[in-house]
Amino acid sequence: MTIFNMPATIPLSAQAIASLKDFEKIFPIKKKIKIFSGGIVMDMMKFAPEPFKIKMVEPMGNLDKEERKEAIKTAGYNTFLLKSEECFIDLLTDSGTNAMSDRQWAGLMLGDEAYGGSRNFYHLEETVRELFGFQYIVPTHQGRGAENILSSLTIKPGDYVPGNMYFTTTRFHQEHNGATFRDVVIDEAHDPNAILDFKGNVDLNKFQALIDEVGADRIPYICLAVTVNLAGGQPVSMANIKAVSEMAHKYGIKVMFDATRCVENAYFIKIREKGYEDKTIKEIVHELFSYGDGCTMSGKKDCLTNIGGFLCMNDKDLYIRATGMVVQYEGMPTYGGMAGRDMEAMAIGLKESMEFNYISHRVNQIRYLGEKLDAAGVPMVKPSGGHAIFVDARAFLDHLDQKTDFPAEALAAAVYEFSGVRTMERGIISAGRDNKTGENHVPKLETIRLTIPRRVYTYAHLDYVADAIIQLYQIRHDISGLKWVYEPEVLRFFTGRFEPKNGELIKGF
Ligand SMILES: Cc1ncc(COP(=O)(O)O)c(C=O)c1O
Ligand SMILES: N[C@@H](Cc1ccc(O)cc1)C(=O)O
Repeated sequence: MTIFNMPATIPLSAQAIASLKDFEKIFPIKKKIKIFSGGIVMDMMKFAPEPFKIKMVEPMGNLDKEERKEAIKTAGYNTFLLKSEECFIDLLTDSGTNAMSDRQWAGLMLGDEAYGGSRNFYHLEETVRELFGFQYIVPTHQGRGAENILSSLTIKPGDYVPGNMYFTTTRFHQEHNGATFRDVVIDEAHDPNAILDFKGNVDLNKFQALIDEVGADRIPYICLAVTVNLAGGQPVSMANIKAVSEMAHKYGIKVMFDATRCVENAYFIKIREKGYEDKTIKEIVHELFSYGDGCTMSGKKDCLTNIGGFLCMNDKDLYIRATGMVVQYEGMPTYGGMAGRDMEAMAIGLKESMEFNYISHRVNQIRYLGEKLDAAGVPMVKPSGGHAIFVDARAFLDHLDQKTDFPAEALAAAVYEFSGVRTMERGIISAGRDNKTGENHVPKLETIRLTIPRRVYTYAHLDYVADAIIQLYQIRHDISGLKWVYEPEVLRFFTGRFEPKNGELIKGF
């Protein structure tokens, strides 16, 4: 199908075609695209505009260069410790940073703040049952509240929990309860340059090898993340989910999803996996979860809210034990740390997230930024994922050593100092230390994450971000490595402090 006047030699990705087809179904506008030879390919492609209008605005920080230098120094060169008002464009995370819709804000007014039996809980429960298909839902204050309950109730010391790459808080709770995490993601997930449609897939041989090595009775569940955050927001295919489920269930191992970005995963299945092109996002999400036994959910991402989470399961006994724990750590089983109004906003947000226009625009914003950076030669994890662009800090700062200079931590600080854009380190500092040997984990991926909040920034903001990174790339060898000033014992990336090894973070800036 010809979407608009464009020579056949310019390849359009499946994502671009899906988003444009959908847009043109509604608005039959054919845009004539100018082709510049040797220009940036990205500029020749059309992206569907934002499927929302802006009703309320929030000013952004606008510190000058000297103020930014002072701010990042005060923050110990850790972008987590900057004040929000010190940031121009804040791409630290897509967690809790979503813009809610007018429907969600209206929903807040329907908050039933009863201590027990809030009607908003029943609305949320009904919504999650309808969309995810799980029988029981336990609300929590955010995702790690659900991880805490699941890990405490199912893990015995000496157990193993396989997963398609680690996530910081998830692994923390597994280890805290005595388990060893085992990475069973395909090897390509650790290679920034391996281009695969489903780079978050589980390697079934690795999963089988773990079962053979330790025995199925020491594996309470496999944690299956959809999408895989630290691999770059990479999706898992439905075929792989099905195969994992069959293997796990054959051995009596439960499949517990990390459902945090399941809608983004469903979008990739729709546009990349044969047989799913005509299914709705809702149908795909439902099918995906039908292969599992439950999930943990950080509601601060795909639920389009600012706080909240939940734990789901089909096993009644596990549910009863989870309600026993939720009252100890979160609150009554009908609010679990969330206000009634937040549960209402979450139920509405979850339904909105299933709309193709929304999710298509969301994921295409990531692609837009990725293609701009890629066209300028900035090294990054490819293909671009569902929530963020991960710049390959090891290749960007090839004069720095991963183990002694912390290139990703340094690059995140430098991007801020240079442009006011806040990003996040995702490398050796995030990976932490082995909880038994005390040695540093040394991840293959040493990246900074440019995480795009949902419905918050426009394409013009992303242009600024791309220009900033591209210009910084020209002077990359002026960026100094960092050294520790304070290293916290657990989850050290959140509050650790550093200083530049050469005195100045960006020489002469
Ligand atoms: C994949 C994934 N799992 C779990 C969590 C934990 O969720 P929360 O931040 O809501 O505690 C997060 C974010 O922190 C995440 O990205
Ligand atoms: N889950 C959120 C918040 C978070 C960030 C870093 C972490 O390691 C843990 C949690 C995110 O991925 O952005």
